[in-house]
Amino acid sequence: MPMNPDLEKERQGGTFDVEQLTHILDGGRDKTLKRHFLEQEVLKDPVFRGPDTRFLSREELFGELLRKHVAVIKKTQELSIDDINEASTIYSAAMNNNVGPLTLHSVAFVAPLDLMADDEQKKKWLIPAKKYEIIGCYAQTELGHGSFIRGLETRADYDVNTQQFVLNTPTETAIKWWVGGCVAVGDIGPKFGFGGVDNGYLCLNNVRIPRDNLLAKTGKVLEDGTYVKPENPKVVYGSMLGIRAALPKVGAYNLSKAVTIAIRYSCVRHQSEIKPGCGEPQVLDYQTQQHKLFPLLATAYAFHTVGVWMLDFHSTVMNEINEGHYHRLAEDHVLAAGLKAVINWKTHEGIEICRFSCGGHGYSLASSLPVIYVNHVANSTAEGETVILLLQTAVYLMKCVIDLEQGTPLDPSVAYLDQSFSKSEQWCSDVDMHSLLKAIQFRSKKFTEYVSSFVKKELMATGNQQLAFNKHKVILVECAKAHTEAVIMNAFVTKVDEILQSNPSVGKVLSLLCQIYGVTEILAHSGDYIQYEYLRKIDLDNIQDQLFKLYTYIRPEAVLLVDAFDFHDEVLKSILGRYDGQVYENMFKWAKASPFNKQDQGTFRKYIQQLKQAKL
Ligand SMILES: CCCCC/C=C\C/C=C\C/C=C\CCC(=O)SCCNC(=O)CCNC(=O)[C@H](O)C(C)(C)COP(=O)(O)OP(=O)(O)OC[C@H]1O[C@@H](n2cnc3c(N)ncnc32)[C@H](O)[C@@H]1OP(=O)(O)O
Ligand SMILES: Cc1cc2nc3c(=O)[nH]c(=O)nc-3n(C[C@H](O)[C@H](O)[C@H](O)COP(=O)(O)OP(=O)(O)OC[C@H]3O[C@@H](n4cnc5c(N)ncnc54)[C@H](O)[C@@H]3O)c2cc1C
Repeated sequence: MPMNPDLEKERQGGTFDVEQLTHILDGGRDKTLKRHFLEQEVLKDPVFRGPDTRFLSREELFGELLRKHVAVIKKTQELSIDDINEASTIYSAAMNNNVGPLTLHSVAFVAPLDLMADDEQKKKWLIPAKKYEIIGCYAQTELGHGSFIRGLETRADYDVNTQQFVLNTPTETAIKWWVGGCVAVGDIGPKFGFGGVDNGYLCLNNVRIPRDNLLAKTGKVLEDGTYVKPENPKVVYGSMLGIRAALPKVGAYNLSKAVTIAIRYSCVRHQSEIKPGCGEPQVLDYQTQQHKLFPLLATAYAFHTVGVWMLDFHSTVMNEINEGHYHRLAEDHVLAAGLKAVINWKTHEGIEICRFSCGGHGYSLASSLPVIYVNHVANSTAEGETVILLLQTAVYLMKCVIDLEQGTPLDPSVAYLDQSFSKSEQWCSDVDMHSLLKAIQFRSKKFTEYVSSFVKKELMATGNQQLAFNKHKVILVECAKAHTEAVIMNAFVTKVDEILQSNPSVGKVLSLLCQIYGVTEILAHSGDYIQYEYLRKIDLDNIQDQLFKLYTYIRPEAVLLVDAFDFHDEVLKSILGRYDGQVYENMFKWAKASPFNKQDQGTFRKYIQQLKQAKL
């Protein structure tokens, strides 16, 4: 199909090599080539062809995705793939923006076995689980409790005579609920999204399991029922840590899809007039459209950068823990908690903005933006609800203030809290990314001190830390967000500095995005900078001007920057986001293919006939 002339023109501009940026995003040219190879292995294989999942009922969708997920597993094994990113490439190429039915088996059943089973148990369960000879799920949440793990009601009573645990869900609120991939007892019914996953319920009534079913790498129960605690009790939380550490990159992936669709479509869509009689401009030429999408484009790059960094950090900490060193578990936990919470929340807001920016067609499943949204938005609740996780980060920051007072060295990711920040010189409208990072770190430091003063005062008054925290949860959550933004901006600036050395033209355009991210973050909290007397009104006016100027620099690069995400049309599965920009013709073709247009709507005639006969 010929290229839409608008997109053709957009691709003639630009100041950087798109392919080189794709290689950077993939982690090197070889990884790009391998990703292309794996995508083609899926896209050319007829087993992965099937009905358009956007037209399917819940039951049909589950069946089709299970069929495809099994094919993904076979293809992954056939190609001897064991790298998580390469396995994700095969999965994403097949799932059409859905979450596959066996996802929880991999991320929430196999992972904990790997983390907490002893060698014997690994032989017995991990090996067959990895071969899908046993299919598992993660049944932690109950009808009555999900966030408050210590409130869970399920019982496991040890029967010393039979060396067994007797499992019971003694109350209705104890019923295991939301259990992804739980095919034993029942499905919890239709959901907002996640139609590919059978989230189940599980009632336990005197279910007996052998003593050695308790994963024993960390804690264990001896024959006489004595519980031997793990060296570090918090390691039992590790299975949740793994998914949380991975979810920032999942957020970046989903936001990158949404901005690709919205920016390509915004170049194809012409609407209204700027100068009467001069034709309808591309909607991406409107400053308001740029203001919707360019901060999100910058955010997608920022989230990808910090998502890769978080995964690396987490795997380093897991290796240290495997060798018995737990000193970075707390930092890993609060970084994963904060980044998972902030990134997935801002991502689902961003996907909605991308949908809105596509007007009515964004509301059509032809765009796939609704599909990407309803499947992504679960990530702000699942694996730790947003506020819950931010409070974890906030409590850690309160401890950092105490550590600072006591002269205890801080973890690297919070070292800036120990830095002194002088008030900024007057800002013009070309503030560099390092100055923006300093400002964001300054705000987080001041906010942490401010919140800590309230919590301390409350603690003095009540002597109860939980009460003190509970009274100030709103500002504790904001404090955790401010810190997490400092972590994100630091990772982005660090990566861009590195790329400026290795590939100046790519680095330059990314530095513009980094400035957009930083200026947007500062303007979103401008009151704090005035209140802390770090910035003046003139500074804020100048960086507002800077933001609009940055949009003019990014406008000719925008399509190339989303092309660099390198989503194959069949992976993006969006008519608005097609690489060739041939939207209208394919929208019409897609609509005509809808089963709704195929079935003779006998029901319509039947009931309208009744209406006519009723002679109202
Ligand atoms: C790999 C690829 C991924 C791709 C995924 C794609 C699709 C799938 C998408 C989404 C996932 C799908 C399904 C999700 C499955 C689930 O949802 S499983 C259930 C998840 N449930 C939760 O996350 C529960 C959230 N609640 C909690 O974690 C805890 O209740 C709490 C809020 C942390 C409170 O803990 P509690 O023990 O009650 O008290 P306290 O806060 O005091 O914590 C005690 C100490 O333990 C430390 N800690 C807490 N959590 C962790 C952890 N995870 N790791 C390490 N350490 C932890 C905490 O900091 C305290 O330490 P102190 O030093 O004592 O302060
Ligand atoms: C798509 C999806 C898949 C899932 N898959 C699984 C799975 O496979 N296995 C599994 O075990 N679970 C699963 N879950 C459950 C998920 O882990 C829980 O929904 C999540 O942990 C939130 O707990 P909750 O639902 O009890 O919400 P609640 O904790 O009841 O939250 C409700 C509200 O109360 C607030 N709140 C709660 N506690 C506090 C507090 N201490 N301070 C301030 N505010 C508070 C929250 O911020 C929130 O606004 C899944 C959920 C979803 C949506």
